[in-house]
Amino acid sequence: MEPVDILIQAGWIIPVVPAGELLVDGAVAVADGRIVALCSREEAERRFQAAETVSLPDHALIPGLVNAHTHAAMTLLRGITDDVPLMEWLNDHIWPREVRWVDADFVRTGTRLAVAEMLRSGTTCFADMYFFPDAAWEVVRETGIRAALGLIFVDFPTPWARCPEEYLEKNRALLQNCPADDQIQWLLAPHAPYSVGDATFERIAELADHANLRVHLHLHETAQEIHESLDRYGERPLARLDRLELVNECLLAAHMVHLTEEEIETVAERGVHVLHCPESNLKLASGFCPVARLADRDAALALGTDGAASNNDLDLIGEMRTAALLAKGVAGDPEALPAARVLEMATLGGAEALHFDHCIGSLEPGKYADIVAVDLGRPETQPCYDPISQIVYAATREQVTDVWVGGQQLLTQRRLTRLDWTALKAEIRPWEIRLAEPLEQLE
Ligand SMILES: CSC[C@H]1O[C@@H](n2cnc3c(O)ncnc32)[C@H](O)[C@@H]1O
Ligand SMILES: [Zn+2]
Repeated sequence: MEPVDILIQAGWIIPVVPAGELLVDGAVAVADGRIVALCSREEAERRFQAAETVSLPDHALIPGLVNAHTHAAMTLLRGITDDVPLMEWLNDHIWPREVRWVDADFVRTGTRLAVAEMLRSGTTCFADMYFFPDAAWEVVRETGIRAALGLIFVDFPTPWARCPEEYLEKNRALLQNCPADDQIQWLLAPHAPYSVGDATFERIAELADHANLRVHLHLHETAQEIHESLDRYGERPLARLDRLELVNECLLAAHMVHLTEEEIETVAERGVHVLHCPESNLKLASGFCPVARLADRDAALALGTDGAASNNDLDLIGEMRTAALLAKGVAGDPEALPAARVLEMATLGGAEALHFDHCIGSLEPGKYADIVAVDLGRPETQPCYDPISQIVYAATREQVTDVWVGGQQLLTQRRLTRLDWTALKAEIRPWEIRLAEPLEQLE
């Protein structure tokens, strides 16, 4: 018998590898944090001597979900301002508060809260874009989740840096002092075409080439962004980025709501990763990403929630349902974005975008054991003819019971194992009091 650390037996195993077949009544064997084998329960019992066996006959196992676009620490701003469009939300409500309150402690507490929420909804890896990425880095290490953290660039002063030179200096120092590994990757994160000028984008293109880094930004989010770019630069933001040599498979473009047919073709041909955030786009009434048309052209697609201040949750189980339903409504076609395609976007598609697909994104021997167990044995998801249909169209995040990252169990029967919720709640409370202060008093 082969010795392994854990044997997880489950009613269904959904590997999500392109040719991977659904296993009914199967098992995953894990050793040294990695998947050793996927097989039937009987074969696993014959082959493996496990230190720990977990039996989940009513559950489906899926790869850990990958949130491809968020601003983790913005959990502390959840619900602070709702029901306004993007630029009013940013200019009048979010940015004034960020300037006043965001510091390393804000980011530590907000990111801890985000990690708690993400693990409890099956997310095991996320792409972050926020100030003080060094503080997010600490929390990722402390909690055991995986992340691709953004090295921020904006052409105006913020609590993180005062001028373009300081952003560059801080980002270079982080790259040097905190080397990337299989738990944390770095991304270059210019905020958006309207907050970053050509000179900064030129530096970013150089750094991306030199340090082999990907570039994560907000792109074509609103009609206003396109109009302002035409007025200021005489070109649409995607064309401007193309002139700056950034439109390629290293570009991670969040939103991509407003796209011409020609732009859809360019994005697909060049391998740009589109980070689709349907709930944030709906809530800010930014428009509808043509995700079915992008999928028809085989564009690289991933799924994100955006921050908790515009979504207002970090729930990828719910986001998958919204993405699937919205795509059908927008395309006028019930065949648009089937459940299996959405699950692929939320797992392998995200891992590919974040440059983590060599080690996560699907359940395959050799990859890390980033595994999520979803309880389908509840009234809400019975009877179960098709577990993928149940997960995307019927289940809620409360049905995520157990989560492993690299073979470490970070959620056990919905209880967080490395985060102390009582202590975290106490840490959140002073922020809640400060942030509730009316804006007029900040001026
Ligand atoms: C430079 S750190 C990230 C920056 O982005 C802001 N933000 C949050 N959500 C959105 C969005 O949907 N579009 C544009 N900018 C967004 C956040 O408040 C930070 O300032
Ligand atoms: Zn965003």
